[in-house]
Amino acid sequence: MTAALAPHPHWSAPVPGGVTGVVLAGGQGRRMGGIDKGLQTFRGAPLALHALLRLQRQRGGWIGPCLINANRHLAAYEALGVPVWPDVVDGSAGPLAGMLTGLVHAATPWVLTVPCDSPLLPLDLAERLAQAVTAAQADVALAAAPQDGGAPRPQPVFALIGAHRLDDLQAFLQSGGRKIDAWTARQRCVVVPFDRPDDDPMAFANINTLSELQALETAGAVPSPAR
Ligand SMILES: Nc1nc2c(ncn2[C@@H]2O[C@H](COP(=O)(O)OP(=O)(O)OP(=O)(O)O)[C@@H](O)[C@H]2O)c(=O)[nH]1
Ligand SMILES: [Mg+2]
Repeated sequence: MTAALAPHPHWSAPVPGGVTGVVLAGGQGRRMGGIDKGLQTFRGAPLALHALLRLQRQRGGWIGPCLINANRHLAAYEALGVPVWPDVVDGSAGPLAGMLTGLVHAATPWVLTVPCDSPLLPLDLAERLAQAVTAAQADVALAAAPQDGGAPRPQPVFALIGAHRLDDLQAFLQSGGRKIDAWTARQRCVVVPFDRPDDDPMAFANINTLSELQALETAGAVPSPAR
């Protein structure tokens, strides 16, 4: 966290129902040969639908409206039942462009972004990130998850972001900024580890290749418990 920053004058704590869920599906899927990753099937449904349903089922009712950020096959994404918005900035500017798009189109004071390629994301994500930003009066909370049995590492596309940071993110992108870490370093940001003994070790499993999709399909034959 950037301790030197004072709480933002327009800061207010997130409340249940006051967080827009944003599925980030605007990437190019290069490691999948350029196909539209969010529309690939996992357990019989598109990856983006898994992410959307897990947002809508978040414990505590934190998530109100949801939207999808996508840049291709917009009609296919619209069929999943929520508004779909392409990037508000040109040039495949990366996940921050999707986050900005979510902030621009959300009507709530907070947004929670998740990637389209983590279909087992935790059902207490919103609750734990909301508790963390509230305790710290922070503007951003990021999830961190253990990787390969090691210490938790930030998973910065799982982000709870205050809408009052929209202008700052827009300016960062306009000045050529692309790295999430570089932007969050300028925010009051808390990192929330998901490494409790009862946390699902597969919750942040991320699919970038077709072989990873196949492997998770096989390994995940038993659905992770709904919490
Ligand atoms: N809106 C938007 N989202 C993006 C962009 N690039 C990546 N993302 C999203 O950021 C998240 C993490 O990106 P990756 O896992 O690298 O996905 P990707 O870019 O489709 O895949 P690769 O091209 O293989 O890296 C995913 O949810 C992507 O949809 C972009 O230019 N715009
Ligand atoms: Mg990925």
